[in-house]
Amino acid sequence: MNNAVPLVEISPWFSGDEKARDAVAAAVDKACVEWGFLILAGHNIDPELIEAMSATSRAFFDLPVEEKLKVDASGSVGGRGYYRMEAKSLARTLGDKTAPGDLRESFRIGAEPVAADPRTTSLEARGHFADNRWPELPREMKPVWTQYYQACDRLSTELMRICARALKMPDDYFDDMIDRSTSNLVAQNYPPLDKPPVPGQVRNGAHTDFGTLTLLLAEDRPGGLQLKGLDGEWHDIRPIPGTYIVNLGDMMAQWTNDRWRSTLHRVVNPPADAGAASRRLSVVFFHTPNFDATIACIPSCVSEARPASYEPIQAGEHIARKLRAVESVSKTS
Ligand SMILES: O=C(O)CCC(=O)C(=O)O
Ligand SMILES: [Fe+2]
Repeated sequence: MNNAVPLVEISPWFSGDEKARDAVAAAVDKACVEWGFLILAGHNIDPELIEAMSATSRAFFDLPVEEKLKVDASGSVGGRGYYRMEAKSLARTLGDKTAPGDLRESFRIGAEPVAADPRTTSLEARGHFADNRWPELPREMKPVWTQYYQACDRLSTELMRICARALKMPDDYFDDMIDRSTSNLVAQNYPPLDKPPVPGQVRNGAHTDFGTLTLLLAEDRPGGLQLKGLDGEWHDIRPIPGTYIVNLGDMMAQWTNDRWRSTLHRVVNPPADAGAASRRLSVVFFHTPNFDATIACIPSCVSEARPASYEPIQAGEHIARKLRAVESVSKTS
């Protein structure tokens, strides 16, 4: 089955040829206007690192729940660690206050403070830069996740330069707003269903992402990702080996004054009889700007005919609001 969303090959961007770069930027612009999603090919992340990331994540979720709960995220600064099954409900971020918990468990890390850098240790920075909670097992978890996080952060910086060009701004327009990014890396395990879902319960409730852009690796299994198109229909989006699914978050919609879309998406349940084959792992990098970056509609996206639809907001405050909503399941149960 072909995906409706376009595949964009970005390797020409790395060649440095200006015409080739313009063509990549134009393809990104089109995908972002029409879908807010694209399939990213020609990225420069090492396939072995990707494989190691998937393997350590799977091995972590295979541990007994008591072992995983040793790094329970409840109460952690910045939401670091393990979230048990049904601990989160993404549909709550869009105001559905009673949506049931999602049928997934997850493990999450974020940006850590750097002793020599006050921008990561100041009082204001503390909720955004926090020590990660590393499990003892699997032993490779910390080195592999740390390396993968850094690789995704570098790739995202380059993607933001492509975005800047696509938006007719200088390539380095976003650079000083993302040079201390507060991104998150999350692995999610969607086990086969062991009981019927309660009404309204899905693997991952309909939501938009919060940050700039998201780099998603996922297994192609029954019970997968769908996005809501401009036609109002839900479209399946199937992972293609060697590529990333990239989607824009709310901040990009705000920066671009809704030229680009932060598209609603969800992960649906597998058919009841899908059995073990429906286990699905996803690894998601949520690229997020510096917490003190101001998200204000960028000049090329504002005109007399199209005045700014958003008040400027600090990135950190925007994310904090969303996280309070998504974690409310853990607080009430
Ligand atoms: O697991 C997936 O395929 C998507 C997950 C997702 O959209 C999210 O966690 O924000
Ligand atoms: Fe998402």
